Amino acid sequence: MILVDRVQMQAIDRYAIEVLKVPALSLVERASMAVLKHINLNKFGYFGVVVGVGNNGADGLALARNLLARYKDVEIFIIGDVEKASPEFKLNLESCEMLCEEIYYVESIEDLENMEKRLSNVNLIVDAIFGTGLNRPVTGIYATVISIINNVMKYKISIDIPSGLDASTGQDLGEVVDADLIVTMQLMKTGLYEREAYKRKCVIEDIGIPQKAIDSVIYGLVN
Ligand SMILES: NC(=O)C1=CN([C@@H]2O[C@H](COP(=O)(O)OP(=O)(O)OC[C@H]3O[C@@H](n4cnc5c(N)ncnc54)[C@H](OP(=O)(O)O)[C@@H]3O)[C@@H](O)[C@H]2O)[C@H](O)CC1
Ligand SMILES: [K+]
Repeated sequence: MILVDRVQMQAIDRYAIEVLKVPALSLVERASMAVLKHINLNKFGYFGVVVGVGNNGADGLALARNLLARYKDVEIFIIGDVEKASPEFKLNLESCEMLCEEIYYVESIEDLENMEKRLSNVNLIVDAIFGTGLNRPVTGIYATVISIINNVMKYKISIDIPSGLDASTGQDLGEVVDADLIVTMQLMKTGLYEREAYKRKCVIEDIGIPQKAIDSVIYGLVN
């Protein structure tokens, strides 16, 4: 099994997008569908989707959109400055705004209290706060959000990496989402593999990143 750290995964993503011209939006869409296939839609019908403003969040919004497309009940919680968000995030947010009335920006204590109340009523929480972009300890409102997610005791799916976990070292960078299932994109991450507790909850899903991108970064094969 190929293992990559977060720097290698980011380099592979970049190579796929910038050199091999794979549209980032298609990777995000494939990621969202890769998570959707692991949700029993006969069992789960009311979702809390908690997103950061990077591409992990874009994956989460694309998943929210695909759930809304099936008339599932979805509440979306956004943490961070949307101005900083990627084009893929903004495109998916635009569509979610057309399909969903329950989009909440989490900034204040009241927003956190509202999120906690609403998450206590859903039956599945999607963790799309941080993925391979987590690069420093989780503090402030992000730490509070993750502890709320863990405290409401719902079935939790983490997209790519449980938010709060260092994808390279497996170190907890503060609060870590206690995911029931982790759907990691394309390749197993060293930080997941080295922690048995995470490894056994992990599935790896192909999202269409060309093997050439992987080979170019892992083996330095550039032709
Ligand atoms: N890159 C691709 O083509 C694909 C990526 N996929 C998904 O995207 C994530 C990686 O996305 P990225 O935008 O690089 O980063 P994250 O979404 O993981 O993180 C968002 C930003 O959060 C900031 N950050 C980092 N640590 C902290 C922290 N402790 N507190 C607050 N904010 C933090 C950081 O930005 P800064 O500018 O603040 O440094 C991050 O950029 C990957 O995991 C996949 O889920 C697609 O799946 C496939 C295509
Ligand atoms: K995540």
